[in-house]
Amino acid sequence: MIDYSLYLVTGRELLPQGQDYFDSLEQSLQGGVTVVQIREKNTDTSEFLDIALRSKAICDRHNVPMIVNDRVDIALAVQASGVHVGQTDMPVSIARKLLPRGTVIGVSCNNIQELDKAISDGVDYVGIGAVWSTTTKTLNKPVVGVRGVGELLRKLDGTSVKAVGIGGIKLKNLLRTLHGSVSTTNRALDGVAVVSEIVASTRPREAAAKLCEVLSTFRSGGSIIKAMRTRSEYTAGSVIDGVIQIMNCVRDHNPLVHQITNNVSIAQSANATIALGASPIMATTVQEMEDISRINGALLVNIGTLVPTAYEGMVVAGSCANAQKKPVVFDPVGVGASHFRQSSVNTLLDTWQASVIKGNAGELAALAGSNEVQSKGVDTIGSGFKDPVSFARNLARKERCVVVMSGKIDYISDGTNVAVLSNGHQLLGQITGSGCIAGSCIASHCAGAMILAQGEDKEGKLVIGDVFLGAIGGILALTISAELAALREDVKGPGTFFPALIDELFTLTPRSIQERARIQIQ
Ligand SMILES: Cc1ncc(COP(=O)(O)OP(=O)(O)O)c(N)n1
Ligand SMILES: Cc1nc(C(=O)O)sc1CCOP(=O)(O)O
Repeated sequence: MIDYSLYLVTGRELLPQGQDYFDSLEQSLQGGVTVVQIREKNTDTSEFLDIALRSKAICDRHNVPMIVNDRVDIALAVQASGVHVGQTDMPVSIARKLLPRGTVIGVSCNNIQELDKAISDGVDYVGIGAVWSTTTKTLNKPVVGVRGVGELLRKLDGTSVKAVGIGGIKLKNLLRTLHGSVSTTNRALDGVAVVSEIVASTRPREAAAKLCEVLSTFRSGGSIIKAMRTRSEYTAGSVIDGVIQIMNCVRDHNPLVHQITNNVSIAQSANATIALGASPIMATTVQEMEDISRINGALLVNIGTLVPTAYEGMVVAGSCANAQKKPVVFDPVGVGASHFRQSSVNTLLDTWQASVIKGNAGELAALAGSNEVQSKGVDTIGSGFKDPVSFARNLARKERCVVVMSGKIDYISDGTNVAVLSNGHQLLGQITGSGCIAGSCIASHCAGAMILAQGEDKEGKLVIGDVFLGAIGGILALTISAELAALREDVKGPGTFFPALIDELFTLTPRSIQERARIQIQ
């Protein structure tokens, strides 16, 4: 049985100057590579044979199986453990006839049709790619993306076919790749295949060892829960205590909350952030994203008025936040309204890992590809999902993050628990940008949650801090402040409600949260 965890595909043309190929292979195996594929695209048969024979001897010493790319004849000649064929190489049925019983056959797959065929051809494993873009090879098919890999993996349920992801997999995106590439039925990749991250390294042993470390953290605690959460279970009481702790932390530490948001509600969002005790920075230009990511406490991305320059900033800002395990709150405003928004949202979610996705029922239905709830522009039509609790929980599992479904009742899930919150006031729906303000409140509280978690173990985590509590805290702060504002005598309607709301956010007390929070954990 082959262990596909860390699958090295060789590429001699990528070796650093002065690095010997066989020495690099030896070091990679010492670092923990579990299977090797010899890939020679421009080598004569006799040289390929020689390289394969010598590589096989090295792999044998480490008891690691060796697979040959494309060439069934070479695989036969060196008694390789397997052969990997592409879509235009020798058909699986012929290779199977030529190779000794027990020889493994792997096939490259980029889409559902190729995967269906590979399964019916009886392959042992599939190489799904390209997961990310890569410079190692010119791609002639679209990048699959981590979420696309997750969808393909569902097809493997009930089969014994193994799967590895390939293409652009690096140390910096490995945890994201593993979490993102999980099907809704919880089928994960059996391993990752890499070329440049190991071969182009001057220290292949260390490169392989670091990849192994991430793989084993994912294996030992790779559930979405462990990747995000700091506590094992929640009650309404523990949530309220946690929310109050975060609220106080925001006020004490004044974290910078970077917001790339829409220009309808930019001032309202910034004012709400300040009222909570955080500090907004509304920068959109791509050139400053990296610098800001070093100092901010959380990032909010809101696509309400998506323009190309801000979009470029969103792509980079999210990746920088991920690299530092900082919370990323994503508000896919009106995602169902246009193909442009839909494809932008897909690209963003394939590029970085959101920590919290917030939307109304119509937006989240569009994101999940569900027809159960429709939307008109940025608003939901009708009364929402029949089973909102299950919907929020399943979407959180699929996207590997906390999901906030806003509405008269707010549903917040981390993929296991669902917090059902029934605070709020109708006046919130009568001012522009209340959804965007909710995003700012969530991001401010996630920044607070991250500060509280400083010093805790970051290993295997996609994000630092309890973003489930951060999301609940943001929603409770806004909805309870709205209730308090609406009670005031000076509030006569939407015009007077908004300044009162900002005042109530500013003066919100732990006691108001304790007394007013209407929360159930399911
Ligand atoms: C594990 C794995 N997956 C995919 C490929 C790509 O193979 P192929 O489509 O045959 O393309 P080339 O490698 O020949 O360029 C692979 N080699 N390994
Ligand atoms: C050999 C190969 N096949 C791919 C596919 O999509 O089928 S991508 C790829 C190259 C992967 O190299 P790197 O790890 O350096 O990105």
